[in-house]
Amino acid sequence: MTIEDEFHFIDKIRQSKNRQPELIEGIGDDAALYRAKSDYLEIVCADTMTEGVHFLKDASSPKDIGYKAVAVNISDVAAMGGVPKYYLVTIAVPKTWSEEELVELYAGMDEIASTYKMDLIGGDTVSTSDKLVITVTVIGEVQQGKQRLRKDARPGDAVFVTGTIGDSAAGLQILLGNLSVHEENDSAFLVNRHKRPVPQVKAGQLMSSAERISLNDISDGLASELNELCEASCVKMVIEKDRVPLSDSLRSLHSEQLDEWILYGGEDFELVGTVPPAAFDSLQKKCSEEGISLTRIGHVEAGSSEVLLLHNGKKTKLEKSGYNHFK
Ligand SMILES: Nc1ncnc2c1ncn2[C@@H]1O[C@H](COP(=O)(O)OP(=O)(O)OP(=O)(O)O)[C@@H](O)[C@H]1O
Ligand SMILES: Cc1ncc(C[n+]2csc(CCOP(=O)(O)O)c2C)c(N)n1
Ligand SMILES: [Mg+2]
Ligand SMILES: [Mg+2]
Ligand SMILES: [Mg+2]
Repeated sequence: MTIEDEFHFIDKIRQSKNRQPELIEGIGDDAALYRAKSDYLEIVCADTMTEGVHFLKDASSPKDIGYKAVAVNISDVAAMGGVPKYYLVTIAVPKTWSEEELVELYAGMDEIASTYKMDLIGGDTVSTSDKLVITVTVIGEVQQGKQRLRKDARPGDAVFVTGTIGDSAAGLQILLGNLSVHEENDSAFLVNRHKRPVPQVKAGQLMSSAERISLNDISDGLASELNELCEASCVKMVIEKDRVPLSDSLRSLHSEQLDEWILYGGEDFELVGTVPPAAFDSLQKKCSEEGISLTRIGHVEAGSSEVLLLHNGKKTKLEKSGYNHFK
């Protein structure tokens, strides 16, 4: 049975104690109030997850779904160079979800929120006829002047990514039953990369050390996000395919679909960006000291907005295809 009484439900999921000192009113009034800091810019973003499109109820636990709904939004705050502080949750609940499952969904959200000392400060609860829809809004902040935008790539810059790419897409294929992986450890690693992406908040903050960086997070796929950087900055990029970092688990699959997963798979929630070449080594060192791998995968050139993929001495255009809801 779904929620019996929405006010009783809200009481069940509200935090007992606030974590952010600037929060004045959280859940309970008509809207939340918090004090904004001077010298900081507020960051606001929202992403939605829909049952059947972003997750399957029988393939992910409510806790994992909740975790990911917040993680993907924190990833956007990280891609601005900021830190997350608050979140709001709007759920449209069908009869197929029990109150216990919803409480678990919120437990997954609180699990990642507590890592970043974020407070749940509001939202909305409605019913719907068919599939669960969850929209999370995250509010964060970045010191004025330290914001990292898509439009700041310049010719000569090095193009980089954090972590490894393509794991999440392979993990999804395992979950969907389209891929069987012999080694249990590899399978578990890839599925975990899909279900529990780690937003790169620390890496995003380290990016503030360079004088200029362009930055984006990888939700729709590397090809799509690189094209977005080029469009926003009016530049061209050359990406060396063999330099794109892969995990041992992904490489061990020797799959024909590897390129598809790496370039167009998406939901990596790693950061991709550009930095003046002279600043790359020191940025890479700073990341490495924090256990974050930063890999140079190409460079920026002057020219009309496009991404070229260099492989075996040949350059081909890397189209902006990837996950698209309406294609
Ligand atoms: N329905 C909408 N109404 C108003 N603005 C929107 C809407 N959808 C997206 N946007 C805005 O468009 C821009 C790009 O959004 P998009 O969702 O593509 O980025 P993203 O969240 O980084 O990617 P992803 O959704 O794949 O994680 C953002 O500024 C976003 O706020
Ligand atoms: C069951 C199931 N089928 C397919 C996918 C893949 N998928 C869904 S949305 C998306 C891009 C990011 O979304 P958005 O642009 O909405 O943020 C991707 C790669 C999935 N996760 N689960
Ligand atoms: Mg979005
Ligand atoms: Mg994004
Ligand atoms: Mg997003």
